[in-house]
Amino acid sequence: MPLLSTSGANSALHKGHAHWPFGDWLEFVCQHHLDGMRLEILDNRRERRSLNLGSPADRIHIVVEVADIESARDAVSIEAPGIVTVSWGARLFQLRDPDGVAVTYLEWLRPSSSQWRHMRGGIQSGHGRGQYFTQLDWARAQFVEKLGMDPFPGTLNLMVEDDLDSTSNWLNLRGTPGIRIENPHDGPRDCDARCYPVLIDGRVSGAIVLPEVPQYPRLQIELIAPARLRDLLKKSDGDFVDIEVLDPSENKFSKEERTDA
Ligand SMILES: Cc1cc2nc3c(=O)[nH]c(=O)nc-3n(C[C@H](O)[C@H](O)[C@H](O)COP(=O)(O)O)c2cc1C
Ligand SMILES: Nc1ccn([C@@H]2O[C@H](COP(=O)(O)OP(=O)(O)O)[C@@H](O)[C@H]2O)c(=O)n1
Repeated sequence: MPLLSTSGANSALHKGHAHWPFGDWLEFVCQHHLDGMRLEILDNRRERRSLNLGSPADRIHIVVEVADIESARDAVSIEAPGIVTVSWGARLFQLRDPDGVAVTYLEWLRPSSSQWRHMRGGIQSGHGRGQYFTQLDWARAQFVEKLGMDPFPGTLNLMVEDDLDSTSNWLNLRGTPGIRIENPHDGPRDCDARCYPVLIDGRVSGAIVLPEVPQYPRLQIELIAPARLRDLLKKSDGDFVDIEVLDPSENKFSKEERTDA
């Protein structure tokens, strides 16, 4: 039974569609239940730096993130190679689907309890759109209500591409639900956002805001805070900022610190 079928419906625990960037639909049917499975289809043309995927999958490579790599391998219905541990914090095995496209099953290694919380990124200027979106009534009201923060207009943009731990911690975190900021409009360019409370440079409370924009730069992090971070941290483009991700319950904007008072 082929792992991925692009035609015919099989009875399966899991069935879904991914929009294949070439106009038709890829139907994937999973013969097994993988709790925590997420299917990410990377298009190398969109990567900031092309990934060296080897041939023939030099354009599309399917990565399936799973919660338990052993059970994923046991459940795969075609011959699968052994599991390897890679230096950037994951265990994986790779095979090729019937069309020859590389498919990687990957389980992120849960680093020690606190290590996954830390990441650092380099400050970059953006297009000046953060000011507009952070000041929209619906966004601001939810920042105040759900984060206890009335943010300074705008977002401080960071890129976490310079160290592997930060990159993998961010890619892990951004897949989690976070605190939702819901856009009441549903136009073609309207989207929601997810927030993650953080401590910035060990001393400033703020939050990561992740707009659910298609093709959003995978390694970009946007920070909001009650004050202008560039002044508070005395930092500018190219400087690095350390981030510690907090549990939502640890959100530092407790009643007495709320910035909307
Ligand atoms: C709270 C918030 C809501 C956003 N909502 C949308 C949206 O509905 N549609 C959209 O295209 N981009 C949205 N964005 C993303 C912005 O368009 C932009 O990609 C991002 O903030 C980076 O802008 P910058 O480069 O100017 O910093 C939102 C951003 C924030 C912070
Ligand atoms: N809490 C914040 C929010 C924005 N900013 C900065 O304020 C300016 C306006 O934010 P913006 O999101 O519109 O700008 P860009 O991130 O697009 O450059 C930028 O220089 C941000 O880096 C800040 O220093 N601290």
